[in-house]
Amino acid sequence: MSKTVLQVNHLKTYFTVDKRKNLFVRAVDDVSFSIDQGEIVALVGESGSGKSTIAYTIMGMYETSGGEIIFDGEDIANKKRTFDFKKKAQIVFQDPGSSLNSHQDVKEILSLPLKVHKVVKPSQLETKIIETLDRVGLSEDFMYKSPTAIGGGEKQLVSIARALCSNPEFIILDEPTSNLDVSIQAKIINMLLKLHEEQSLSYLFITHDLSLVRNISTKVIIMYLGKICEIANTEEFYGNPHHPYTQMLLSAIPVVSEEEEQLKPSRIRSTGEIPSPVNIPKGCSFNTRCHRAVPLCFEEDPEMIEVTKGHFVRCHLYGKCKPEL
Ligand SMILES: Nc1ncnc2c1ncn2[C@@H]1O[C@H](COP(=O)(O)OP(=O)(O)OP(=O)(O)O)[C@@H](O)[C@H]1O
Repeated sequence: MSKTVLQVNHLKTYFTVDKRKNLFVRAVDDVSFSIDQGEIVALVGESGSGKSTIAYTIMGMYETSGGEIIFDGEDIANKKRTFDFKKKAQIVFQDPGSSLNSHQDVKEILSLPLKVHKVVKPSQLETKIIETLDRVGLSEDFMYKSPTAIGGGEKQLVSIARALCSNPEFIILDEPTSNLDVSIQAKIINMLLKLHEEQSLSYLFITHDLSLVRNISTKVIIMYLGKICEIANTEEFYGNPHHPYTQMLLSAIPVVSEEEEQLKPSRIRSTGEIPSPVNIPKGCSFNTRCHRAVPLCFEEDPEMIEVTKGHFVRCHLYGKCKPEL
């Protein structure tokens, strides 16, 4: 059995909007999932659903408001991230432009993590930088270039090279290709898959793109307004989507093959408005848009239920309001 790299239990990250009025954005609200070694877990949801907040909370950039983050067997929630964690866990951001220091060249950018984590002897630094650039498909000519002098795709490759420098076991990829041209996106995705294969890396891959997720992930997590609606392994997820929100998202994605078309739920129109994250409705937070809502959905927040092994859904239709067979 594979080792569990990350286990998130009942994680909450709230942002204060108005302390006196007790107003919060519940950006992440009671979220639980795990990532095993070698898994690519896709975290999917519309803008504002809490995906990046989960990522930043795991990395220790945001404080948790509750719950556990167990990394390598230890609860690190609200603890200062250790040197060991920073070596083993890395993040690649959506916008490589702002995450790379424009006053440094690529050699300096990659030298820092190699020196901090004492990955190689100083005499081997340059060789290691060339080798790392090569792993992401960049030539050694890039060493003396500034991030301002290279294209968006190349900047993202440098960001990935920087993340690889400490020999991590887990990488969060926060929409790593969403700002890039389609041709470059494919190149970067293929390179990430090759690295994953070679080193048994574990990825938390944040994206909006359900077509991409189908081809790359081992497990899918669907978020809506700070909560998880559904978790399943990828084959089960696409073959047997349960949550009305998942069905709505899947019914809208373009497909290329007849086989995929047959598996896709018939088109479900998105109705209603996404509620304000400060004023989430009573009951299930998806009730304002759900085409299958029943009265209980406006009264009670559903619990997460394991419908079949490893397939979890948070919807009354699979729990208290399950139709009799
Ligand atoms: N630092 C912050 N302070 C206050 N509210 C925040 C902060 N960061 C995020 N939020 C709010 O938390 C909610 C979740 O935001 P988050 O960025 O995690 O969503 P997301 O799913 O990653 O969206 P996107 O796909 O657009 O990146 C949103 O309502 C957002 O406005």
